[in-house]
This record gives sequence, structure tokens and C-alpha cells, in this order.
Amino acid sequence: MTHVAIIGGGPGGYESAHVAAQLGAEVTVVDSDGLGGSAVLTDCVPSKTLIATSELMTELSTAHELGIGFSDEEGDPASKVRVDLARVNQRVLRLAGEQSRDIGRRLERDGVQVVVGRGRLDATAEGGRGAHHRVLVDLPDGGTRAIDADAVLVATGASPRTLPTAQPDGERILTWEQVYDLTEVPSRMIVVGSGVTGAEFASAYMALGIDVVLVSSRDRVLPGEDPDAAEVLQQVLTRRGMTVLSRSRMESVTRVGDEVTVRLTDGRSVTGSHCLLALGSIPNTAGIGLEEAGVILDDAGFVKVDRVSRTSARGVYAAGDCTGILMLASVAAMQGRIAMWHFLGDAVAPLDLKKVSSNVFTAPEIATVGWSQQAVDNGEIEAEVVRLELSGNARAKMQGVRDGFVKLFCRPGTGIIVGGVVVGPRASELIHPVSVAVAESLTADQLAQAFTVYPSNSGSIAEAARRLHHPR
Ligand SMILES: Cc1cc2nc3c(=O)[nH]c(=O)nc-3n(C[C@H](O)[C@H](O)[C@H](O)COP(=O)(O)OP(=O)(O)OC[C@H]3O[C@@H](n4cnc5c(N)ncnc54)[C@H](O)[C@@H]3O)c2cc1C
Ligand SMILES: NC(=O)c1ccc[n+]([C@@H]2O[C@H](COP(=O)([O-])OP(=O)(O)OC[C@H]3O[C@@H](n4cnc5c(N)ncnc54)[C@H](O)[C@@H]3O)[C@@H](O)[C@H]2O)c1
Repeated sequence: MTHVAIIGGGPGGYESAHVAAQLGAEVTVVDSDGLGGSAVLTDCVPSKTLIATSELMTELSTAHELGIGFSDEEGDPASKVRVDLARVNQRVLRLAGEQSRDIGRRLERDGVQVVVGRGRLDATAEGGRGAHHRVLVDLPDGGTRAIDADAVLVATGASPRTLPTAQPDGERILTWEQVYDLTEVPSRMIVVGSGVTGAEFASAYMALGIDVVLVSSRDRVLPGEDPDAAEVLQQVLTRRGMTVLSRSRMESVTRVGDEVTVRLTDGRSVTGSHCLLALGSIPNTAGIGLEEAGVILDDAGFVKVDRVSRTSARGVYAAGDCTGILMLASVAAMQGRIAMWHFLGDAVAPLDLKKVSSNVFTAPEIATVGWSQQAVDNGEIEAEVVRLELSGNARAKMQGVRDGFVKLFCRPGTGIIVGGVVVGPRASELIHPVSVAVAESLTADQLAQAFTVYPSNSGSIAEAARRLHHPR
């Protein structure tokens, strides 16, 4: 029987374990910190659970306009509600724990063996039973266990980046993994870093009623996202009261008593009660025998892989954040599945990043799929672009939605949809028809011809597609 060893139990690891088991392999998952990985226990699931509470608060902020008030009082209901952060965080951690246990049960049902411990490749051993690889696991009790395998998948993820001058203390200077220990609402939260992580937490904490300062090293927030979408978000955040410090690079973060001070490289400083460091991630690839086994890493320590997740070492695959390729749970899972389909000889198509949809869970949300505005502007792809404001949509007006738009990119001539952006509430749900169009190479006319419900925000997607129609 073919044996596959998987190091790391996040989406890159556990999703590939299901595929390998389905294809008849004997599978062992080695995980050090809990099944589901950072995605389930510290990153994706906890942050989106926190954001579910902040979404409700954002909706409450328009309640007054929609005619809702307290029966015995005048005024804005949103200003009268209080967030119990201890309860919010308890719920976050409970849901994350439940999801991790669910993943464990599903792996058990598929006959996957799970070993708790820290795995590393042993380059000195050939592996027993004619296997090509050996994984050594440092067990929590101090012992070591050897697992022989015909193929190894490395899916060890990444960890929050910190600086020697900005060290988290777990109480007031925090990484995104530590915020769920907060039991009291911070009076002033300074979020350093305006990538997706920083923007999401800044938006969420502001919606919970916290005074937020966002330290952004670039001209605008979300430098990697659609520039129009990032501009809308920055306008909304500042309009709602966030202080966004653009072109401001943090030099150090210090704490004295209950106060934290963020010093900027230009000499300015900001003080607050708490600081969240959202400075990006570093791959978990050091000290696990990768280079000794012939696995090439790039300068930042990410594992180099091809589009079927092969590393430079025969029989060693890698998936997810440790490869640095579009750090998303969905991409990690797909890279892992592809690795197993490839190794175990099933039909496999190489990873196609031009079909990936993703979402920034701010208020408003920003969802994207396919080719980007930057690629069109750089001339990487020729495309027609149409942008339609959500404020003109009947349903959006009824819901009090003013900020947001739909943008579509299609190839001139054929009219094939190659990408899109949706900015607005629940953009993560609205992007799906555009994702289907991109995946199936549908034309703007085909997207326009499908019925949409009246009134609905998805009507704006069909309307944008209609605007790309060229009469014959
Ligand atoms: C705040 C935040 C929010 C996010 N939200 C989203 C989102 O909404 N949607 C989305 O698609 N993506 C989101 N992401 C990205 C997503 O979390 C990652 O892309 C995803 O976790 C990558 O999965 P992975 O399997 O590569 O690694 P991980 O989920 O990090 O799992 C790797 C696991 O391997 C373990 N491990 C490490 N080394 C070893 C070892 N030597 N031996 C054994 N085990 C080891 C780790 O402890 C960890 O449990 C978010 C990221 C952050 C930071
Ligand atoms: N909703 C989602 O799907 C979701 C949510 C969070 C993260 N992610 C993924 O995780 C990946 C990483 O995102 P991220 O936001 O954690 O990291 P990032 O690397 O994208 O952003 C970090 C930001 O911090 C800034 N920065 C670094 N040092 C700084 C300093 N000293 N002072 C001020 N700013 C500084 C950088 O310029 C950068 O803009 C992304 O690829 C994203 O796709 C996804």
C-alpha cells in the first residue's frame, strides 16, 4: 500500500489527507498545534467569527435611518448597544475548537491516522519497507516516532511576523493570534499594517465601537487589492471615524503600564491602550530538514513549488502558506489536493490562480476574482472594464447601502469575462456568478442573459454585464 505522510494539519494538510485516503493510500497527518491549523484555530475562522459580530453592529448603525429606535426613547439604537468582548471572544474560541474537532472526526472516518507532534524530514534515512522518505516526529512526551512514506506533503503554514523593536507581550501588544484573550474592550486600538489582516481587524474593531488608529506604510490601505475598491474602503473607514495614518512606517512599539506607544520612522508617535501587529507572515519552514532533503526555499524561506505542488526533492510536495502562493485557505486546500491527485496518479489540472476568488471581510466587503485592474493597467491583459455603483441599485437603496460597486473585465472581441470586483455588503456571496463566468469562460452577454431577482444587489452584476454588450 502507498503511504503518504503529511506534515501540518491546516487546510493544505487535512484536505489533501481526504483525497489521498479516497484514492486508497495509507495516510498519516502530523500536526503540532491542533487540526484545522492556523486557519481554523487562530486566523481565518476566529477572525470571521469576530467579524460576524461586527457585521451586526455595522447593520445596527443604519437602523435609525431604516426607522428603528427604542420604543421609549429617541435616538440612534447603535449608540446604545454595548459589546461584551469577553463573550464575543468565548464564542470565537468555542466555534474554532468545535470546527477543529469536526475535522478530527472526519479524518478518523476516512481512516487517516493523526499523530500529535512536530514533524521533520530525516534526510539521512531512506525510509523502511522500501519507502523513500522518513518523517521524524518529536512527540509531546519527549519521545520520537518515525513514519516511513512514499511521499511527503509539507503543509506547515506560516506565523505572524514581528520585529525585534515590536515584540508582542500577549496583553497589550498583540499578534492576530492573541486578540481573542482580550476580555475588556480596548479604549484605543492601534493596528499596524494595512494589508488584508490589518484592514479586517481595524474595520471590525471600529464597528464594535473601539477608537481605531490604522498605521499604513503605503499611500492607501490594501496595497495589493483593486485600487478603486481600496479607495472606497479608506473613505468609508475615515468617514466612520477611523484615523488612518498613510505613508507611516512603524519603527517600534513599547508599553508602559496600560499605555502603548507606536513610534514611526519619521519621528511621530501614536499612543493607545493596545496595539495589534499585522505585519505579514513568515513561513514555518526552518529547522524541519527541508534543505537537507533537497527542498529549495526562496530568500524569504518559502518552499518553491511548481503548479502541481512538487518541490525540488522527488516525492516531496508542499502546499499552502509555507509556499507563499496566494495565502488563502482555499488555495492551500487546492494545492494539497492537486499534490495528492498528482502523486497518486488521478486526473489533475495544474493550479490556476486566475480562477481564484477571494474576499476582504471589511465593511464594505471587497470580493475579487480573476484578472485584476493592475494587470489591465500594466498591459498584462487587454480587457474592457465597466464599473457600476451600487448606490443606483433599488435593493441597495432600500437597505440604506451607499458605498460599493460592481466592476467587470471582459476580453475585447470575444466578450469573455476574465475578472471582476464587487464592493459592498456580502460581496463574498455576490461574487459567485462572476467566478462561475470566469471559470467557465462565459461571455458578458451570457452573464447578462441569466435572470436575476428583482430587486437584488446581484441585479447590478447583470446590469454591468449588459453595459459590456456590443450590438452586432
Ligand atoms: C487573520 C487572518 C485571517 C485570514 N482569513 C482568511 C479567510 O477569510 N479566507 C481565506 O481563504 N484565508 C484566510 N487567511 C489565510 C489562511 O488562514 C491561510 O492561507 C491558511 O491557514 C493556510 O493553510 P495552511 O494549511 O497552509 O497552513 P495553516 O493553517 O497555518 O496550518 C499549518 C499547521 O501546521 C502546523 N505545523 C507547523 N509546523 C509543523 C511541524 N513541523 N510539524 C507538525 N505540524 C506543524 C501548524 O501549527 C498549523 O497547525 C487568513 C489569514 C490570517 C492571518
Ligand atoms: N480574508 C482573507 O482571505 C484574508 C484575511 C487575512 C489575510 N489573508 C491572507 O494572508 C496574506 C497576508 O496578509 P497580511 O495582511 O497578513 O500581510 P501582508 O504582507 O499582505 O500585509 C502586511 C502589511 O504590513 C505592512 N508593514 C510591514 N511592516 C510595517 C511597518 N513597520 N510599519 C507599517 N506597516 C508595515 C506592509 O507594508 C504590508 O502592507 C494575504 O495574502 C492575504 O490573502 C487573507
